[in-house]
Amino acid sequence: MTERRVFAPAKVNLTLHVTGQRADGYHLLDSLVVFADVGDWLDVSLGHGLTVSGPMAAGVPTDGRNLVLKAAALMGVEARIALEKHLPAAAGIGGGSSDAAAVLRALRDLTGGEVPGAGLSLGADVPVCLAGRAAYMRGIGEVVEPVDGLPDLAAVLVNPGVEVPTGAVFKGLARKDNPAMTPLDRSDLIGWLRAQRNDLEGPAREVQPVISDVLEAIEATGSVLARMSGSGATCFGIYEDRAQAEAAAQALGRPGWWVRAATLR
Ligand SMILES: C[C@](O)(CO)[C@H](O)COP(=O)(O)OP(=O)(O)OC[C@H]1O[C@@H](n2ccc(N)nc2=O)[C@H](O)[C@@H]1O
Ligand SMILES: Nc1ncnc2c1ncn2[C@@H]1O[C@H](COP(=O)(O)OP(=O)(O)OP(=O)(O)O)[C@@H](O)[C@H]1O
Repeated sequence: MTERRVFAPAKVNLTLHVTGQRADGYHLLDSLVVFADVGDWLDVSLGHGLTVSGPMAAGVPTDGRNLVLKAAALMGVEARIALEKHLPAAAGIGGGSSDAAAVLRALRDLTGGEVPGAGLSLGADVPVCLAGRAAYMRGIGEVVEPVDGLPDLAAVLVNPGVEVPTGAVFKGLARKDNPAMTPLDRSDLIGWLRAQRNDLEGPAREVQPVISDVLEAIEATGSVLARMSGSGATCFGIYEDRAQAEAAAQALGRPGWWVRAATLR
């Protein structure tokens, strides 16, 4: 087999605490990250050329700006990639980062090569996406520590169709030195999550006020928790079970909104 078909799941920051800032401007993070059963699909082989198709392909670069080609360059090879986009871009769920990580995994497999620096040079979210499983993400994203024993979470993902540039949201942070997460309480995961934060939610709402509408709409469907992922604008709701998440996804349909029921793990 000289071709690999790989899945690039949406990344969800269940928590995202900003605890400091380095001299180079990058922020120190303390985040619990999980992955959804919703994502992009890629066919990867050694060769040349990129095609982008699928329901969310509009506006995604098909040249060297695409992170999947940057990922191949990082591995020191040329790749032939067919990318099927299902995730919105610049949405806080790591679409580009997860695509890049999927290519790194496929090329590692096809070439036997190592991934330099776990892909951090491609983006702060790439190392955790390369791990591809529930993990704490710390440092600026380079410290990834797998977390075992979390239950599957029934969820909806909701993006209101507006792009949010990550850099602008970090710039809007009033405080850089916020408290870290408290120790994970697996016996009361939802209660624990409610007591944690996404520190980027405030500045992201300033950039895109519609995020507040999304969170209110999710809360109105009876979610046990509603939060924003990453730097937004995608928000998630957690539900008692998958049937409730599916019903919520139905209820949350609005023109221009991207809504998916998902299992997070
Ligand atoms: C917000 C998160 O999605 C949380 O998972 C990530 O930290 C961002 O990951 P990403 O999109 O891969 O980010 P990058 O492409 O590396 O960085 C985009 C911009 O976000 C800011 N940035 C990013 C990561 C970080 N730890 N501190 C930062 O200040 C920088 O201004 C940077 O120029
Ligand atoms: N494979 C890709 N898929 C989507 N966008 C890409 C890709 N490669 C490069 N881009 C560019 O990167 C920009 C950011 O999109 P991307 O989906 O990577 O953000 P994101 O990772 O969701 O952001 P966040 O870090 O907040 O989760 C887009 O505006 C797009 O132009």
